[in-house]
Amino acid sequence: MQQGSDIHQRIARISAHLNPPTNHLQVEGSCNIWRADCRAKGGSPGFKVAILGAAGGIGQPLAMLMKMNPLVSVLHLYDVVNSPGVTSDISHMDTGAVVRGFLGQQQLEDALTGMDLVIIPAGVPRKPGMTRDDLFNINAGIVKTLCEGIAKCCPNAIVNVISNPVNSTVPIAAEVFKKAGTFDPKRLLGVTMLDVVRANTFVAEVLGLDPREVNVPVVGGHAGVTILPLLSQVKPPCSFTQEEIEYLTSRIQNGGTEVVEAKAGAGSATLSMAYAAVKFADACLRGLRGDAGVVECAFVSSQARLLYVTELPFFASKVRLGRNGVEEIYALGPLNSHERVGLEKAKKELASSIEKGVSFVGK
Ligand SMILES: NC(=O)c1ccc[n+]([C@@H]2O[C@H](COP(=O)([O-])OP(=O)(O)OC[C@H]3O[C@@H](n4cnc5c(N)ncnc54)[C@H](O)[C@@H]3O)[C@@H](O)[C@H]2O)c1
Ligand SMILES: O=C(O)C[C@H](O)C(=O)O
Repeated sequence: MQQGSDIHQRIARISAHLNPPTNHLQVEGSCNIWRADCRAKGGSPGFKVAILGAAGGIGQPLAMLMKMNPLVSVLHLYDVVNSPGVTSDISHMDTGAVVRGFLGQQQLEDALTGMDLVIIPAGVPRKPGMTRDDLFNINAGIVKTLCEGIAKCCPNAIVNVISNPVNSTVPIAAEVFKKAGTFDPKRLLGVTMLDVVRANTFVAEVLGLDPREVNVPVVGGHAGVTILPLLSQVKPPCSFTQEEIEYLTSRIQNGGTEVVEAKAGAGSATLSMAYAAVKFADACLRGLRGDAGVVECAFVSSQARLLYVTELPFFASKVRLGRNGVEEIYALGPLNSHERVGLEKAKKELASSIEKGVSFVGK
């Protein structure tokens, strides 16, 4: 008898959640709803994370991997299409995070309110023959609108920008936040982790090592010659022939194009990108939690820590992540002559990509 009334109470609670009194679409499996209810009472530790563009090629595996991350307690999945299906699917995974879906511009604010970390993979990908800059006309407007929402609803969130061209979309985000009076250079990070992931893989292949043991700093930006692997600073320490340096530099700089061509019109890197994005997001969350010694490469504002690695306002370099986002930017360290030449080429292209992003918002 007692057991029967418990079940009825549980069903009543579940159906109350299935018809939520809010105006936003809450796409959750019934078990998750019940667990969400318990969580509200018990209080589960963890961070609130939103993915904007969650139904896309990167967004879906990224959402799946973030649902598996024990540091995440709430996962908001926002897109302009298909987010209900992705949310329903992912919400059945028996991991801790509670998943909620949000569909369309009118639900952007609900998706963002209260978030600790916002990851942005929204926007169109390249097709063969295109540069990342060819995506500017469409993706600039998408990133601008999403960042306006962030400035309004979660101005203190850490923001991870994946949408290309990163060398311009990060400056766009910064300008939007400046206009709104919410810009904190420590909290805005362009995701260049895929370049590091590729560099680790390709260098490990050449050295005959396990890629998990290899760490290659990749600095500059995220497009062509702006992707500058520092092969003289590889860990564990090693040396390369000139031929290996040229092969590795070219393969790392063209890794994205290699995938775009192999996919032959069906998009760009999605699975390795989702892996890299989760690796980076996890580092940001460990930093927020207060872990010591969290160091990754990212494309950040040079104002983030009063250290101008170069004279440019944005640059990718090794950064230490902490409770406030970017706690420290590391200097480039000693470069060899090949890297010094590469740095000059990278800076030239970066300067114009950054300026293009800044002036887009100024218009
Ligand atoms: N930083 C990197 O290293 C890196 C790596 C790979 C891809 N990318 C970039 O990531 C972006 C996404 O790539 P993808 O393969 O996932 O593309 P995709 O087309 O598969 O997915 C993009 C998603 O964004 C959504 N979207 C479009 N406009 C939106 C808006 N206004 N608000 C919210 N969502 C919106 C789409 O509906 C779609 O679901 C591209 O710009 C691509 O170039 C960056
Ligand atoms: O190459 C692309 O267009 C996508 C991404 O920037 C990548 O490096 O894979």
